[in-house]
Amino acid sequence: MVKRNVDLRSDTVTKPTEAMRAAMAIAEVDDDVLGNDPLALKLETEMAKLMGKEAALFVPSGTMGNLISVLVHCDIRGSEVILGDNSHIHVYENGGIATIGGVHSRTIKNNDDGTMDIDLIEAAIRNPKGELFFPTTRLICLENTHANSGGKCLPVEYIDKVGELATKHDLKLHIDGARIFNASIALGVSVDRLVQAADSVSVCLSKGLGAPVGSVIVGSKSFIAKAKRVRKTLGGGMRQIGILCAAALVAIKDNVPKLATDHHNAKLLASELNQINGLKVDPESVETNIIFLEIEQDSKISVESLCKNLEEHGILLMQESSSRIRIVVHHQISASDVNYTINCIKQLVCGYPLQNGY
Ligand SMILES: Cc1ncc(COP(=O)(O)O)c(C=O)c1O
Ligand SMILES: C[C@@H](O)[C@H](N)C(=O)O
Repeated sequence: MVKRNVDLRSDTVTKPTEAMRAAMAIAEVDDDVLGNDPLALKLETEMAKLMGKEAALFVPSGTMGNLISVLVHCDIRGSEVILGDNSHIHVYENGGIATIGGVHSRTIKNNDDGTMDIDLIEAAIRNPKGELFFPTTRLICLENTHANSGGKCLPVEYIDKVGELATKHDLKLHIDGARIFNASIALGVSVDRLVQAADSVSVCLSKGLGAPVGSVIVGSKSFIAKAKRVRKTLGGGMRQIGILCAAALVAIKDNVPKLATDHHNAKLLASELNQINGLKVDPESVETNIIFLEIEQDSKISVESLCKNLEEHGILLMQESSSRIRIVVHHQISASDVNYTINCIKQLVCGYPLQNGY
């Protein structure tokens, strides 16, 4: 019997708010491929200014934003990109940079905090003297926050150091900033300062910001001009996108201020769950809106049965492995939803049937 709907699978699951729907309904639109959609231009201008870059481009997804960025930076055959072995680009984007872009990946181990050791990055840069044997390194990719590390924030000092290394070796730096606003709020660093060293950033509108669709890539005017062409090649040029950009403009205005609450709710959830025997989560490791919950071997309940039982009570989680569950908090998860989730998990893990009224 489903009691309520608490969707903690991802921050991609949010539904458009009434304010977004109202803005979409009255959105002024035109053909964006022909460069005339007024709200697309307004969103791109606003995002470029927010991120401290010359220009911006709306794209249908974060995956396409990363793919376009890598393809623009690595537009010469035989290019190589240095990226994390646990990065979204490497793990969850179907190897698109290789299958579509012909770009070779050189992975470096991601540390638990989402960074890659800078000395290992520098050691991985191909020496041009070896050109007879080696691909040519042209790009370094970072991810902030780092999703598979549990939403960890890469400090601005680290990003600046990687930027200096890229400049030293005449490379470009791309940031997968799907959750860059989460990092900005958690670190207390303005988003434009956080990405200052980057040549390009892909920013998801459809994650913590809560827009229904889309991402924006930002960079130099020259980069964005090339990106626009690659977007069209990939079929990402769309027509009356003002309907989508209207929602995104509302999302930026209304939801960036809510990210701190998402982080607070995630930390509260993590600290309460950590007190339940059979569960393990480090509340100190929760920096933003993502929690990785481990079910201990001697627990009375398995990951599968916990997720299934919770689903029957309207609580949706993402099973990551036989012992790990991912929980992602977003602006449509209330404090009451957090308490409901804690009570349901507590009852189930401690082996009690759920009481009515939870
Ligand atoms: C870190 C990160 N980058 C990129 C993406 C891709 O975004 P999209 O799902 O819009 O393709 C995601 C998740 O969706 C993500 O978590
Ligand atoms: C699964 C992954 O692609 C997505 N970005 C998420 O975090 O939900």
